[in-house]
Amino acid sequence: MTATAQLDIDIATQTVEPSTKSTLRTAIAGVTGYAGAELARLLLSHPRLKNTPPMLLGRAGADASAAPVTLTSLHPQLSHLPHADELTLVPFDFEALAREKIDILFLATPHDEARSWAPVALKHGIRVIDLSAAWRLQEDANRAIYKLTDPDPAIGAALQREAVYGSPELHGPQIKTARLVANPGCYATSIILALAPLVRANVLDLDRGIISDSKSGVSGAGKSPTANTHFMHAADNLSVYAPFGHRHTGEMLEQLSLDNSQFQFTPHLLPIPRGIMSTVYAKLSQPSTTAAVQEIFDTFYADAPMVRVRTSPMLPEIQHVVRSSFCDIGFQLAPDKQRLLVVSCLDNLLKGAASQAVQNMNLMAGFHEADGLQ
Ligand SMILES: NC(=O)C1=CN([C@@H]2O[C@H](COP(=O)(O)OP(=O)(O)OC[C@H]3O[C@@H](n4cnc5c(N)ncnc54)[C@H](OP(=O)(O)O)[C@@H]3O)[C@@H](O)[C@H]2O)C=CC1
Ligand SMILES: CC(=O)N[C@@H](CCC(=O)OP(=O)(O)O)C(=O)O
Repeated sequence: MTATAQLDIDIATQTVEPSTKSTLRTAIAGVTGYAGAELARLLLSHPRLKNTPPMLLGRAGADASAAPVTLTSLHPQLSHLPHADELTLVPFDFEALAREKIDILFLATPHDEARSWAPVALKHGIRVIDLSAAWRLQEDANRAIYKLTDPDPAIGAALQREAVYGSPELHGPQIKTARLVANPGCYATSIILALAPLVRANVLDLDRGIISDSKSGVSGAGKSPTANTHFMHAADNLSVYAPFGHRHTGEMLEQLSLDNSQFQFTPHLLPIPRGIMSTVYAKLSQPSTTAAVQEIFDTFYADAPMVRVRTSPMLPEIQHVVRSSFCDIGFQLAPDKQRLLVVSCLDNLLKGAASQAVQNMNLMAGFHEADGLQ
C-alpha cells in the first residue's frame, strides 16, 4: 500500500462539525489484525450503521488475479453479523475511499503507515481515527522513540499540533470536531484513567512519586509473534519488559502533566490472550478519607459511560472487563489515610483500542458516546 498523492492541504488548524448524516460511512485499514477484527465486529453490529457496513482495506485484497479475500474467511467468528458475508478486502486507494464517500477512516496499522497516510486521507476530506501511536505525542522528545518520518515535515508538524488525543473522558469536546484523532495506547488508557481524577483534583504528593505496575495479555503485541511473545515464552510465565522508557510513558506524562522523575511505569507480559491490569501506587499530599477519594472518582466519571468506578473496597479484575468496552477503576486507602492503591482494568483490544476508537467515532458523528458499545 502506498500513498503518493501530493500533499497540498491547508495546514492551518481545522475542525469540522460533528456529522449529522444518517449514513455515516467508515473504512478500516488493518482489518486482518487483532484490533482491526474487533473494529469490524463493533462497526457491523453498531445500531447507527445498520445500512452502511465498513469498507475493508488490506494488502491481502491487492492481488486482482487472486480470489477475493472475504471477511468471513479472515474472521469466521463474525459470520453471523449483518453484511459480514458480503464484505471482501479491497486494496488501499484514496481515490476509491473518496468515491465511496467515506467519512471516517480507522487506521489499525503500524505507526509508520499511519503517519504517512493520515495527511492524505485528510486531503481527501476523510476524517481519521488512528489506533497507532503515530499522532499521540505532542513533544518531539516523547515521539522520538517511534522514529517517525513525515513525507512533508511542515505538514506533519501542523497536523501533529491539530491532532486530538482520543481519550473521550478527557477530551470529549475537542474530539467531536476533530479531523485527526489519535486513539490512546492500551496501557496508557488504563493508567491515565486511573490517575487523571486525582491529578486534576491536585491531591497527590507528586514529589513522593507514582508507580504503575501494569500487566498485559499477549494480544497487546499484535498478531506477529516475537521471541518474547511466542507461546513458549509467554505461557506459564510472568515477565517484566521495558521497565524504564516503555514507549507509552510519554503519553502518560503528557496527558497527566507529570515529569519523568515523578512516575515509574513497569509493564509485565501476562500469559493470557487479552486484558490489562494497572496497579497504581500513589500518596495523597494530605491525610484524607475513603469517602473523599470516592467522591473525586465518582464526580470525575459521572458522565463517562465507558468507565465503571467501583465503590471502595471493591477492586476491578481482568475477568470483569475482558471482551467488554469498559475500563473499571477501584481504589483502597491505607490505614495511614495517605497511601493510595488504585486498580484499573480494561480489555486492551477494546477500551484499549477498538472500542475507544468507536467511542471517538460516536462523538465525531454526533451519536451517543456509548452507542454500539454496551
Ligand atoms: N493490540 C493492541 O492491544 C493494541 C494495538 N494498538 C495499535 O493498533 C494498531 C494495530 O494493532 P494490532 O491489531 O495489534 O496489530 P496486528 O499486528 O495484529 O495487525 C496489524 C495490521 O496492520 C496491517 N499492516 C501491517 N503492515 C502493513 C503495511 N506495511 N501496510 C499495510 N498494512 C499493514 C496488517 O496487515 P497484514 O495482515 O497484511 O500484515 C494488519 O492488518 C497498531 O498500530 C498498534 O500499535 C493500539 C492499542 C492496543
Ligand atoms: C503486550 C504488549 O506488547 N503490549 C504493547 C502495547 C500495545 C499498544 O497499546 O499499542 P501501541 O503500540 O499502539 O501503543 C507494548 O508493550 O508495546
